[in-house]
Amino acid sequence: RLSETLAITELQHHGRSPSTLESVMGKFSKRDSSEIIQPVRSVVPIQQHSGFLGVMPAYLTAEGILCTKMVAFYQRAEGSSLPSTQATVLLFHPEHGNVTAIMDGEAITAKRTAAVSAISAKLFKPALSEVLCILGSGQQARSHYDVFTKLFKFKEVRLWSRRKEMAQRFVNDLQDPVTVCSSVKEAVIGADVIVTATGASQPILFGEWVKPGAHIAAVGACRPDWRELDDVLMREAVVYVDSREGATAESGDIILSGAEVFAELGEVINGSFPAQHEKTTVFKSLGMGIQDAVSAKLVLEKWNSEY
Ligand SMILES: NC(=O)c1ccc[n+]([C@@H]2O[C@H](COP(=O)([O-])OP(=O)(O)OC[C@H]3O[C@@H](n4cnc5c(N)ncnc54)[C@H](O)[C@@H]3O)[C@@H](O)[C@H]2O)c1
Ligand SMILES: O=C(O)[C@@H]1CCCCN1
Repeated sequence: RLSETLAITELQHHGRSPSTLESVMGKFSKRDSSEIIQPVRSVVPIQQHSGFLGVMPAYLTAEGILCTKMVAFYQRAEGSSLPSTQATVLLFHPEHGNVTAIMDGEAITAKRTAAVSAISAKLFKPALSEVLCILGSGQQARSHYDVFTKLFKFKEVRLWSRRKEMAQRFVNDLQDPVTVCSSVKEAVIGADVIVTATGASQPILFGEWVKPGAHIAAVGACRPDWRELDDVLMREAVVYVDSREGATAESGDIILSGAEVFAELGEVINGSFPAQHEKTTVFKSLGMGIQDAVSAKLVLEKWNSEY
């Protein structure tokens, strides 16, 4: 089992400058199958237990990475000792097809998702961004807190969680001050950057509360019938996604609101679509196999260089 520290250090570092994550997302958006092959994830819903199993293969030719992640996401009761997201990443030798590494995917999933959201914030947040708000207090909330406060300077950080004591517990582990809010409305009013990282399946964030020009990195609601954001926000904001095909297949916020997707993050990285940071922007993240692939390769390289 590879240590979480390896993933944290590498992915945070790579969130700072034009990164491997950024470059492969740019390549993905060119849809050149000689460069990248990454189908939409296959999902087996486990309705009976409020979960699903997803398989996320990717092949990156120039990077020499052949990879798949298998991820189970289960909606858990508050305080459950089991993580909601459990994952394993397999790396294969692209020439021979043999498995070269099997690694834990929980840390990779948490860190790469936050790193990608940080790229969205770098591109879309308002020029003057003083207040960060995080909704949720789980693994993704924590990885987003870590990366966002490391890469950007906020005057105030606010946190909301559906059970206030969970937010309090989150904050107690931190060195810097974070305001625990009693309601989503209280947390988001006036915020410049909002991260939604909850297991909600109904909207919790409403457009009427959002400051015009704010940037929302929306990480949860990854099933076609799950929501975190309401119709008003989805229709009024400029909506960016990680993958158009993924968003159209999996995002309840996009499918059910009928919102138009303006561009992929990769299309902005490539310069084919603008970053409209003066407008209210939503980055709807669903997660991509290529993100796991480059992250796993970083972890393996680090491991090989140290052991
Ligand atoms: N976009 C991506 O690439 C990506 C990757 C991994 C996880 N996710 C998604 O991120 C979300 C959070 O994942 P996590 O691993 O941090 O889970 P977690 O279980 O660690 O945390 C979930 C948080 O959501 C809160 N929550 C659960 N149900 C809620 C509800 N109905 N209303 C309000 N809050 C609720 C919990 O209180 C907790 O704070 C999930 O929706 C997961 O599917 C997205
Ligand atoms: O891209 C991922 O790894 C995640 C897993 C859980 C649900 C949403 N997407």
